[in-house]
Amino acid sequence: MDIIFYHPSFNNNDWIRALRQALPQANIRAWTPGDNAHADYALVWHPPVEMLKGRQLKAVFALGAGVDSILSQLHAHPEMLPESIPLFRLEDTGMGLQMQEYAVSQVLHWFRRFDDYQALKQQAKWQPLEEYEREDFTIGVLGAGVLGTKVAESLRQWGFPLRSWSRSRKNIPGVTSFAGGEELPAFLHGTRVLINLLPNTPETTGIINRALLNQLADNSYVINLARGVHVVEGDLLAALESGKLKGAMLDVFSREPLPSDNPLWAHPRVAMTPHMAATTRRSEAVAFIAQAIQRIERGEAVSGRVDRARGY
Ligand SMILES: NC(=O)C1=CN([C@@H]2O[C@H](COP(=O)(O)OP(=O)(O)OC[C@H]3O[C@@H](n4cnc5c(N)ncnc54)[C@H](O)[C@@H]3O)[C@@H](O)[C@H]2O)C=CC1
Ligand SMILES: O=C(O)C(=O)CO
Repeated sequence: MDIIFYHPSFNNNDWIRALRQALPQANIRAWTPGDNAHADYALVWHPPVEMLKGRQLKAVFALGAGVDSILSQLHAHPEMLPESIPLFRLEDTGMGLQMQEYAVSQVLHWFRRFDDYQALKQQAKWQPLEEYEREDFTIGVLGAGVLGTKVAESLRQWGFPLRSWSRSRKNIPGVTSFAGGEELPAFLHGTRVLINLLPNTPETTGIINRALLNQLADNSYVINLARGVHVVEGDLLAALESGKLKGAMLDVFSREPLPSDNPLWAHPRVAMTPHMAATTRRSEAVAFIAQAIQRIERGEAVSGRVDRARGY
């Protein structure tokens, strides 16, 4: 079995060593331009078109959870990967825990008013503030998939009212499920902290816009952990100015790195991280991919297949 590997920034040697340990029967190599030799499987992130084009692969594995970039590449170059070749993505592989850490720490930061205390500290003011009530701190998770479910579950132990929004109804204990466009207004009504973990698809691009933000509770908060294009930045800034939003924590941006003249940098109530909410963890990802390849070789079903028509 031949496997080719391409990632623009990972350390190839470390990955190939780990893959060889997990799949000792396979010939695994880093793909370089001009390599047209046989391959059964390709493991990729932002692959050049020529790497995949014309190959008779058994499957392609994306080395991340979100497949919007490879799907937009496929849209522009359908010859790169025929629909008959399955494309898989990473499911959790350590990203769930990282998303939990991120979301829980930020929700607690706002709930305990550390943002307000930081502002008071800058004015050298000693001033205990009124405490927030848990029941006024409803948390809504947009996207109740692998990562959204993990995040909702981690917030349960803190006693906040929890709800999720997804395409189909979910059954996550302690989390009220809202499904489909017709239930989005009910999901937003009363939501105080909105956490976005939707995939980027034609249906979800720009979803966090003025109309959506206006339906949240006053003095609410947004955490964007998914993709920058989900948020209409001008509408977010306007909602911060109007008082509809009290704060935003953003990990992803429509342009990355975020240009230095973007007003989000200077906004006192916007906190940011450079797309690091959850990174691909080598050992978990290699274990996931190795198990999936073994299952494919045995003719068994494998989860994580991307539905190219649906866009995720
Ligand atoms: N900031 C970061 O470091 C990272 C960001 N991500 C982002 O997180 C996203 C989510 O990842 P997973 O949870 O693994 O995806 P997933 O595919 O397991 O979950 C997607 C969820 O969104 C819902 N959804 C999709 N389209 C919808 C629509 N039109 N209406 C209502 N609900 C809809 C689905 O029903 C599902 O519940 C990824 O696509 C990626 O963009 C992932 C990893 C790291
Ligand atoms: O896996 C993903 O989709 C990512 O965004 C990794 O940062």
